[in-house]
Amino acid sequence: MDGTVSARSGGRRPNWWKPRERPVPPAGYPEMIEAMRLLQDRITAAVPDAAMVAEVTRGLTAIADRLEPTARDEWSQLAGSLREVPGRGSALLPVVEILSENETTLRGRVRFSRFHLGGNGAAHGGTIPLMFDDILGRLANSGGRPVARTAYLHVNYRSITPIDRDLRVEIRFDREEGRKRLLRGELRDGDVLCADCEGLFVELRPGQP
Ligand SMILES: CCCCCCCCCCCC(=O)SCCNC(=O)CCNC(=O)[C@H](O)C(C)(C)COP(=O)(O)OP(=O)(O)OC[C@H]1O[C@@H](n2cnc3c(N)ncnc32)[C@H](O)[C@@H]1OP(=O)(O)O
Repeated sequence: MDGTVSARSGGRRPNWWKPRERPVPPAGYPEMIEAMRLLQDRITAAVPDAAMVAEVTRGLTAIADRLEPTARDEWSQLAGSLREVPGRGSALLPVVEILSENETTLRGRVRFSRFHLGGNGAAHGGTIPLMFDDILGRLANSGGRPVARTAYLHVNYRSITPIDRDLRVEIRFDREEGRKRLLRGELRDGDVLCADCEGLFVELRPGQP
């Protein structure tokens, strides 16, 4: 492998763990992702008639077709690469607005929405580890440390996590032992503990995918 990948190949560079320049988004890109999130929420909630289903399908397909020629490989894509943008420009992630961050602690505000609904007003149980994994990973990989991947993520669901409310999340870097980094996190609705977690991140060896 020579380290190059073709557009949209999804291939891996052998040196992907080395620092690289982040792509710069065009004006309005975060707003486009925000519009995508709104669409996800509206589609989740919608009960359209057949005519509207057909119209929406045509519209969405037209947009998808317009975007297709602009596709790049993962090393150049913008979605998920925008560290300074809440949710990193990824419509997959529940948006954590970071309120404070240093090398040992991260505090943020998160709001799960209709798209993340599991049932009866509560966030889907899979979206909570998704949110934790991303911000634990962010803190685990802070401070110029070499890249680490999640080895395990243990989540305790202590109480339901309501959608459409601002919740608080707090992550702590617990300890570092050689290549291992242990972090803990909590998600709260006011005084109510919704979920907590422990995650182990293991630093990759050079060349490790
Ligand atoms: C742009 C803005 C970005 C902003 C930042 C965005 C961050 C996003 C973060 C997302 C992070 C992810 O989701 S990453 C995707 C999900 N994770 C993965 O796909 C990882 C798949 N697994 C692996 O690649 C591998 O298993 C590794 C790298 C985790 C570990 O393998 P390894 O490198 O061979 O390490 P190994 O020698 O086995 O283990 C090293 C030490 O860790 C311990 N260890 C390893 N795994 C475990 C385990 N599950 N439970 C307990 N302990 C474990 C071993 O006992 C050993 O301890 P000792 O004997 O030394 O004491």
